[in-house]
Amino acid sequence: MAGVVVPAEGVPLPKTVQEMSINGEEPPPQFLAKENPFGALDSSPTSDSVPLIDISILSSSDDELEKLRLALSSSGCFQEEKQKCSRAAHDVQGYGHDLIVSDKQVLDWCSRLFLRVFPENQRRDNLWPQIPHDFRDILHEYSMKIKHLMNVLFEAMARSLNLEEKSFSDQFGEQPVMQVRFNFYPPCSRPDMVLGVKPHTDRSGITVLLQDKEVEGLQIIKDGKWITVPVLPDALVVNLGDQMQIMSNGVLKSPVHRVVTNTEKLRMSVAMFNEPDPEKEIGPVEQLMDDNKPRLYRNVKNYAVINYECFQKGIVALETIKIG
Ligand SMILES: O=C(O)CCC(=O)C(=O)O
Ligand SMILES: [Fe+2]
Repeated sequence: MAGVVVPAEGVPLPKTVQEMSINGEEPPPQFLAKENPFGALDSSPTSDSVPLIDISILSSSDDELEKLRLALSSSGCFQEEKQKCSRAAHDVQGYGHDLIVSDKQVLDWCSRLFLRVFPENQRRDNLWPQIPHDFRDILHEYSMKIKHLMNVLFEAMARSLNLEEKSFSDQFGEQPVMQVRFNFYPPCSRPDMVLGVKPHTDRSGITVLLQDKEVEGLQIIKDGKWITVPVLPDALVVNLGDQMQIMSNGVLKSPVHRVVTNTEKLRMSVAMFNEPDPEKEIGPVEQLMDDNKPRLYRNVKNYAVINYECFQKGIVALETIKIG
């Protein structure tokens, strides 16, 4: 079925992370992250170098546009109902934990509600919580606003690279997809060993994240080190995904990021991802390729499926569509 990722059969966990968190249990071995090359889990300073961009002046200020280009080309980073909405073993949408695709997989200390919001006729109403009663209206309104914001950003990104304004936005096609993920990270007794989300890049075009108002946890790799993205009241975190790295021929970067756990506080975040229409072929913008900067990626359709197949095999999706 076009545009739909069909997961392998998920093996259910004996307990949810909330249960283990409430009981103060030691995380089981499947949750223990291996040593990683970017330093120990508990040694990532909060950064004051994640740039803050004022979106309202992007169309009037060349300086702000330049700030946007610099930011995105360096680090790429600018936060009884559950049962009814729970994810079926073969499904990606709904409420649940990691889909388990291999017994070697390191699991995330996180439960999530994952929903498709656009196209509107593809919403799975039965998986949208009815409580709180205004959840649907608020999510709809928020999605419309974020969709608009994403468009503003795509056009600003194109202008910041001296491209025709629609160079990126047009690639998303007639029926672009938007999905939302509500992430819940309960306190964990072993933050030195267990991650809220393993290191990854987003497969999206762009991700807009509403971070927890108080609790830090998101980290990105900058200059070869993990740094913590600070909590800034009323700021959204804008994170480029792999598909913008492809369309920009590698000029804009899809940053590797992860979420760490803590022993004290629950953390929540809401991530909105947009993706091109799965029927639409995307590829590097012509003007970003020449003899000095040859094409880095082949054109692709339905990167979601490529990305999922790579995840199952434990390989990096972007690498598989690289040329040369
Ligand atoms: O919770 C966060 O801050 C980030 C979550 C994330 O990276 C994701 O959902 O892809
Ligand atoms: Fe992510």
